Amino acid sequence: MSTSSVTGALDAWRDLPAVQQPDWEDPAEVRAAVSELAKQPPLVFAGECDQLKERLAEVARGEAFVLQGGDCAETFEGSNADAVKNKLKTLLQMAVVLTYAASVPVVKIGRMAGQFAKPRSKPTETRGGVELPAYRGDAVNGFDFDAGSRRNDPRRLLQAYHCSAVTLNLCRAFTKGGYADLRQVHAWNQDFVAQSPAGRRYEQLAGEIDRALTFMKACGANPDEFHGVEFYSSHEALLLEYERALTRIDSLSGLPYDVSAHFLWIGERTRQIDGAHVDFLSRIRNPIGVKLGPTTTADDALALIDKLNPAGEPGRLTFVTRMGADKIRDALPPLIEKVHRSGAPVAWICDPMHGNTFEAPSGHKTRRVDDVLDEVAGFFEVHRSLGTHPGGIHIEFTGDDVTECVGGGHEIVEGDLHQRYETACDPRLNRGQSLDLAFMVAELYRKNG
Ligand SMILES: O=C[C@H](O)[C@H](O)COP(=O)(O)O
Ligand SMILES: C=C(OP(=O)(O)O)C(=O)O
Repeated sequence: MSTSSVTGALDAWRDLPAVQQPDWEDPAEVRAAVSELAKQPPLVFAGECDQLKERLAEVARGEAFVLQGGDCAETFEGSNADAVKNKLKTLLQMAVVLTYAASVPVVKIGRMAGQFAKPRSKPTETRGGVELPAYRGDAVNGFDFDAGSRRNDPRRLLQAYHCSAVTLNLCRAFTKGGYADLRQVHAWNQDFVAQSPAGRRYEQLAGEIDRALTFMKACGANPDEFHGVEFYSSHEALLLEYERALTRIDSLSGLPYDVSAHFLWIGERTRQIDGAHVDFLSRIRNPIGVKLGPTTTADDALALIDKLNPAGEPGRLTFVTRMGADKIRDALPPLIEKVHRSGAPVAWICDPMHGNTFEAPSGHKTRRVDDVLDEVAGFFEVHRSLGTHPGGIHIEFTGDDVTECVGGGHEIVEGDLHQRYETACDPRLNRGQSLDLAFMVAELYRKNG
């Protein structure tokens, strides 16, 4: 295909139904923002996306495990060094637990550096008789409940790009510049060890890692090999104008890559087979994911494979299942069985968050840590019974001590939710709850092997 026909095909989504797109008031403002975005440098490079694809191919073959996580909705205000460091620290601690306790290579993907747009159940929100557009993420409008803030403003797309650049720069510096060095396992935990059972459990494991590193050094291994880690960015490819403006033709291969993140996924609300999101993502060469909820049929999954990975390229397609703890044991097996029989190289990862949200009497959206753990346990059980590979987890978490999900080591109860409820959209696991989850996953993984 010539470059001009590749570029032309990238716009085919414009003729298809595109759900969950903001109603922008002024098309001229959108054109101006998009043309500015199109001039910005790439956030990621095609070669990095290909490298992630190789890692995900290892996951699909059962040789590695994905840890994907971060905020439900990143905010512009949260794009600062402390918040990014806290999230990364938690991700690194979880990854260390998994790598060491489950003895599996862990592919680390942040829901970071681009997760600024949200699909919503309702287009508007009503408070005290006042109805305003729903908050759709900082890339679209403001969280504050007033008409000015809730106005969809296309200039925010540019701000989302710049905040993504800042965040990714910090992530690259933290993960390559020494902070993620395995010899820092204790340092990541210093502020946490005294405060929480998960922190103390982690400290023991860090001690074992220290001894293993000392042993390896004594054997002549080069400890500098553990100086940095591979880290990849991801977000939901929801706002198609944004994703299209950041899609470029790679000069080496002549192929289109969406350079807004290494990995993009299609949400449960936007995975219509003839819809704009599936069409657009079918045309970029990044590794991609699709969220699959409990109503997905095995034929839906096969149709998505046909459309998104017709050539059966390893590592190209990941299914992120989000069934709900009460449904996963019934809903997942038929999908895996049929996909497995088709021979398609799919990586399966479990999002135990989005099928388990409910509203507490106080009005806070929350999740029970027990439901999260149970969905992950169900995911492992199903894979074990079918002889397939449980390829990873996808979670919403933060590095701070928020009170958004109930249960876990500190036994947060519904009455505590108001204390530190800071999410801009859905409830996230806090650091202790995330570490508890990592320890449980490591145990399940060991049993599975
Ligand atoms: O994160 C996922 C969705 O955006 C979120 O669950 C939608 O929430 P809502 O039902 O409050 O709109
Ligand atoms: C909206 C999300 O999830 P889902 O598409 O699975 O509902 C999300 O992960 O932010």
